[in-house]
Amino acid sequence: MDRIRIVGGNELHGVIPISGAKNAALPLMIASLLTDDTLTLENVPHLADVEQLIRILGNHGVDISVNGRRERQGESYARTVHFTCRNIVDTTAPYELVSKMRASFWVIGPLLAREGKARVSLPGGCAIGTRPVDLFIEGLQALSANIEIDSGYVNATAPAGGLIGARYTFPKVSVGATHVLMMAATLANGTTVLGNAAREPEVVDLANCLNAMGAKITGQGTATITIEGVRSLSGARHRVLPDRIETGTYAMAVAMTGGDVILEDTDMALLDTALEAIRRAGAEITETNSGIRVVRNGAGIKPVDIVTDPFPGFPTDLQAQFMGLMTMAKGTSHITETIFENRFMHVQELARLGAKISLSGQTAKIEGVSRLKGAPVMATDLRASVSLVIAGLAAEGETMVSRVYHLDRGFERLEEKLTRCGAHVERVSD
Ligand SMILES: CC(=O)N[C@H]1[C@@H](OP(=O)(O)OP(=O)(O)OC[C@H]2O[C@@H](n3ccc(=O)[nH]c3=O)[C@H](O)[C@@H]2O)O[C@H](CO)[C@@H](O)[C@@H]1O
Ligand SMILES: C=C(OP(=O)(O)O)C(=O)O
Repeated sequence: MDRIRIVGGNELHGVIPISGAKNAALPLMIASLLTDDTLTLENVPHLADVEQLIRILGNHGVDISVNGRRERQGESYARTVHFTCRNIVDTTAPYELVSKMRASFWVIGPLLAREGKARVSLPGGCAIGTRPVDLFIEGLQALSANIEIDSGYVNATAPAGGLIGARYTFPKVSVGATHVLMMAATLANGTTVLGNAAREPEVVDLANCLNAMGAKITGQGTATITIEGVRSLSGARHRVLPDRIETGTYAMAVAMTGGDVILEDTDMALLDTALEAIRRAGAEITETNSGIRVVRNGAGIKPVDIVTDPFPGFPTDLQAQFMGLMTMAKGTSHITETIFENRFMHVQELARLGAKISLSGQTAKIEGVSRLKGAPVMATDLRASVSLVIAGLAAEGETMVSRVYHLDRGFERLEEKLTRCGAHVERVSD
């Protein structure tokens, strides 16, 4: 099993190309189930989750072709991928495929909308909380779907004439349930109004792509999304938006090690709150023609308190990385996690590097230390693993991160991107 070996202590200098967002690419790929035409997605990142979803979509009858020559984009290789689902050949998404990744459950929306039925295994994904699917079920029931749960599967059927538009207000903000209800409602009879919808940029990206396919969606990016059902959707060409979590992660890495890096092909507006927290920690962040410049020279890291929240709040997917940064702050900081009840598994691993962190309920208290020291650590989930990489970059000596398959779910060519900026990071295969 691969491990990542880091020898810490180097500043980062150079350019890091930011990939297309995993969390946008996944729902966009799933949207290809809604049409018998070709959906072409540009800037698709090469990640384990994308490959897994390709297998899942193939099982439903989606024909997928990747541009033979990868489009060269700065130092990265963004892929253009064509998805064509002439016919849905299977409306079951089996446990063996769905259990590996939470987002694969989302096929339930398009399958139900287009075929009138779906049998989808309850999902897996990062073990960061219980992650139920009650909001998906409640929302689809509001669109008149009939739903039963049996032997670990959700069996859903639409009424004879198809799903029926309705007004549904989420009792709590859910990115995935917003994606699914938006997709399902595009082909429903009548108008659907979703209240307390997620406002994440990836929701907006999906809505924009669906509109390019002929859907009638308004209000994306606000808490109220209105979807006027249409009879059918066509193909489209759409570019996956930049990965704001990858952007924030590398910005925090530079803030941690010191240095001067341009994050290319990304957009500050996608992560205002997180960038503001990094600025308060002492880094300079400015917009350039090609992306975002992050600089930290000399001055130490300042302690900053943060609370995770749905967009536009501080993203939970950057919480672990920010904690990595705060381990070396000059003072005490507090990080409160409000989205997932079990997203502090990186705490004990960061402690192995010498971090001083204590937990009280959903709040972590981090007492900054003047030095971290490399050690063997274990990745426990996707973002937790990259927080260990960030801490390892600033630690003295060698940090060996095991279970890097978590990292490969969401960070494209991480070793290469960091090495080009002067870090000592390599993949070791046993
Ligand atoms: C592939 C993808 O895009 N994953 C992201 C997505 O996950 P995901 O879409 O799974 O996250 P949600 O926004 O749905 O989850 C938010 C909270 O709502 C709860 N909930 C959700 C659905 C439901 O039916 N019932 C329920 O109680 C969850 O357990 C969690 O506590 O948004 C999260 C929150 O920004 C991110 O951390 C994930 O990286
Ligand atoms: C939690 C994440 O992914 P998933 O929802 O697929 O588990 C993530 O991207 O940080």
